[in-house]
Amino acid sequence: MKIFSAAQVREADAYTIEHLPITSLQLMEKAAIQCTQWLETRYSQGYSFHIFCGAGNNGGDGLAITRLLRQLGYEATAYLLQYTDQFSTDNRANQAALHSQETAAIITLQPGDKFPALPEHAILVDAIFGTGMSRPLLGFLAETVQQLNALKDRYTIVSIDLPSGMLADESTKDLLSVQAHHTLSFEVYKLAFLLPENASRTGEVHILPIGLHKDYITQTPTRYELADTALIQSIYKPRQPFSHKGTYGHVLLIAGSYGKLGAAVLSAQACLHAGVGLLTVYVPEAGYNIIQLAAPAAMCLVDDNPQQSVQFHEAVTADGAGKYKTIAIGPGLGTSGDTARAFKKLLQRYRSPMVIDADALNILAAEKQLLDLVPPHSLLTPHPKEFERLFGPSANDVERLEKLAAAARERQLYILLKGRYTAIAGPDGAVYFNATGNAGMATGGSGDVLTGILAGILAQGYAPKDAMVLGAWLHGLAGDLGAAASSQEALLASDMVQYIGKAYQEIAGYATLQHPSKNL
Ligand SMILES: NC(=O)C1=CN([C@@H]2O[C@H](COP(=O)(O)OP(=O)(O)OC[C@H]3O[C@@H](n4cnc5c(N)ncnc54)[C@H](O)[C@@H]3O)[C@@H](O)[C@H]2O)[C@@H](O)CC1
Ligand SMILES: [K+]
Repeated sequence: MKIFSAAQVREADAYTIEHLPITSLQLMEKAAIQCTQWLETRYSQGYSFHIFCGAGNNGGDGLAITRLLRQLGYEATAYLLQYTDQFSTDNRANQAALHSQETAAIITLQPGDKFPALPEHAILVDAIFGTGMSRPLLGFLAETVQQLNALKDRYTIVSIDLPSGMLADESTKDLLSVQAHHTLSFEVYKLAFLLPENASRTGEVHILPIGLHKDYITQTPTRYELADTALIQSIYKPRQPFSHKGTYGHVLLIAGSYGKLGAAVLSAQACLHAGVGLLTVYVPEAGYNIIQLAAPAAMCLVDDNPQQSVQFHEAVTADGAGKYKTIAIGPGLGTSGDTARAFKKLLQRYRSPMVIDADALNILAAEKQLLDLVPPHSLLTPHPKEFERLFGPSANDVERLEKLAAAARERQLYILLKGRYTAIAGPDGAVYFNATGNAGMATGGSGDVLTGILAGILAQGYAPKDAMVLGAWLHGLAGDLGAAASSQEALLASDMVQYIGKAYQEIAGYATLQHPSKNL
């Protein structure tokens, strides 16, 4: 699912009006009908709706919603904010339509007016600004939004298209905006909905179709895309009947140190469940029994050092050629000087794409010139702090995404930035977001599972970008299925491993399980 900028959304509206037998006012009506239906299914007749409307088309939506709700028998009042007398054409048309229905339905709010008194079962609808928002909210507008936000613990706030004050595709981190419980947005996700900095502003996002022209949507290139089931199913390759274990690659996983061998176990198990042909796990001596018992399907190579691996480069021949289709390095590895030196030697020998995570990323961050040795098209999986250590700080989430795309392009790497909506960038600069996963996955070992999955998928012959997108989806879906079976609180990284199989079933379309990711 493509993510359009505010300018592209406006173009999509204009293209639709030009190429389909629909006027701008009719498109607004469709948007309002969708919102009204959503409100109607959610709230019974006992509720009254208080709809705060701006002077543009977002306000026009609000006025139309007021009229439609009243037609359904709800109590609904539009508060038209008088910060300007420049109303858009469709806004005026909807004022007239509402006036002709029943004049008392519109109340004008002027600067200095008292905020309306609200009954107990009130729903506040924010239709002040949408994609036309172009500058910070000031004066009367800022006061109105502050008053709405002050009521958010008592009343539900539903924003139309965007919480007013929020920009669709730029950071509004330090600016005032409505803090909605629900955002009803049209046709496509906006970048702003995927940014952690907006977590308290959008609430739950619901995308409602309004029939924008398919040609515009399919033909217009975008910088950002949200992975959906169609994309995942186009990436996924079922196993071939005449294949053998050699078909699915051999991974060398270098992970674990004394006290952190669980990381190696989780990664190894995830790699095996992800479908790798063969797995060799390289651990310090202390890990031998642990790996052999916890992952009997894997082979084990042991470092002479009892506690930390320091010679793993020797597992690869001096020219880097050999049996390993890919190497995954980092979970629980440790960052001692000897480990860092072995990592440098490994990078000098092995030139195929690797999966680099956790302590291996920390070693790169501490010795940045090592980044130049990372094989092109390798997969790096930092969380925001690791990303910052590697590529520097960012003033806001949008700047961080731009840094992510630039780093991937300049260094010819695939970088996966972990988060609620994990962002994945490749050398072409495009950014994919992953929507599967839940807060239960914010638990120790979750990242180790992802590393194992990514290595297991990459070794099977998927292109690095496909491995990243599929791997992130699979990891999140396994977490969602695990949480559905118990709870987010109780979810452990080992549960994610156990649900990789079911997640594959869903992707392959075998399962009958219902899951929210199906709606994407
Ligand atoms: N045909 C269409 O174009 C459709 C538009 N729709 C709605 O229309 C919205 C976009 O409408 P508009 O382009 O009229 O824009 P808005 O209604 O978001 O904003 C109206 C105008 O307010 C002014 N403004 C922006 N920020 C301001 C600020 N901080 N203080 C004071 N004034 C400010 C700008 O001049 C802006 O154009 C969408 O978000 C959506 O809700 C929907 O009805 C679907 C169809
Ligand atoms: K709004």
